[in-house]
Amino acid sequence: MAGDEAAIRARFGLGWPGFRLDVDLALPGRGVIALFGHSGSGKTTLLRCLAGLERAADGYLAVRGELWQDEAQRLFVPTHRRPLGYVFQEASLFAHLTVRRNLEFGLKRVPAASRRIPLDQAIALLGIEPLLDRMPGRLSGGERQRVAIARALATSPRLLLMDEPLAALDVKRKQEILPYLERLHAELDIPVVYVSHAPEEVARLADHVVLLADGRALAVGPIGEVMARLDLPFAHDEDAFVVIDARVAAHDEAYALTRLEFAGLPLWITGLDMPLASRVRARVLARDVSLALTERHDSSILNVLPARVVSLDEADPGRTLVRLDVAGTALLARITRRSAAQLGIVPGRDVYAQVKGVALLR
Ligand SMILES: Nc1ncnc2c1ncn2[C@@H]1O[C@H](COP(=O)(O)OP(=O)(O)OP(=O)(O)O)[C@@H](O)[C@H]1O
Repeated sequence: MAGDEAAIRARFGLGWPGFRLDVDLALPGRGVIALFGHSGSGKTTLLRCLAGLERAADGYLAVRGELWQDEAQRLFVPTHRRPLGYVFQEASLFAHLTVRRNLEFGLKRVPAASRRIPLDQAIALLGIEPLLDRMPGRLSGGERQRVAIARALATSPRLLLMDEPLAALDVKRKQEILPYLERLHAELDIPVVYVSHAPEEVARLADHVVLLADGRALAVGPIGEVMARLDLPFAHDEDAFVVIDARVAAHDEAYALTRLEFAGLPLWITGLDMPLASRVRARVLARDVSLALTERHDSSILNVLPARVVSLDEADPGRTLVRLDVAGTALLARITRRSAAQLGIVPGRDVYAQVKGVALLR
């Protein structure tokens, strides 16, 4: 991705006693990039470097062809001159201004010529029309956060930074706001760097993941890849899963099923009320995948996919975690160690993955 005008290049090294951030990242210039990692791993520090709120002595940052920092030539665009939106855990709205005035206030520093996202569009995207005349004190936490996101968007940022925007909300409010975030993703061409430590959120929203540990990027890559890496903690979670991006290929009305398709393969799921060709993201849990050596059709399992064993992890004495390649898409299977031995599961072996459950993420 180096040299790619459409990408984000970020290199920062800075720290204080007890912590050092040291990253050199090549990221896609579109979609949602999740910064994931334990508390104290450096997520907020990295976000602040991207925003120009921290200045790394040897830092470099180019966002889709625009240079925001290059210390080699002593270039550093200050935060207020960077076209970026920053959404925090708690929305900071002016309490004495209505929602509408808050939105207009946010626009003040943006010259009319650089407003690519009309205020009306931002309002519509976040569904906040009914709130425009309210005072912030009369909004729920989720509503406030939607206003804060609309305010950030209306400034037409070239980069949107979100620091755990849902962390302060309860589960119900989170569920309410996620569809709006998904809409941003589908309808706007702005890269979003999204800090989270909730795997479900990351799985729903992210296209790309940066896993941080002790200030370093332990893994960087497309979500489907990173979640399935056996050398990373995700795959070892009790609820480990992979995400599969697919499209709606057909509906079987008689049996109330929908056939999704990914990499030319079918994936049946409980009937969806979605038009053909819609893009969806599905989740398959490692524990819902079993393996067979032949393509059996004498079981109740609907989804049987040809797969190749890529690698195994036997850290757990009773169970084997198997990473599979299904026509270029990664899948995880968790089976007993005894089954793995009896079936002769070794890297390179062709098998059939029996998928017991597929859930829709978005
Ligand atoms: N300005 C600062 N001065 C000194 N130490 C700091 C400063 N900012 C952050 N730290 C420390 O640096 C480390 C990384 O902090 P950071 O906020 O980036 O982590 P994080 O991954 O965002 O954590 P969390 O998920 O808890 O928000 C932590 O140990 C934190 O206490």
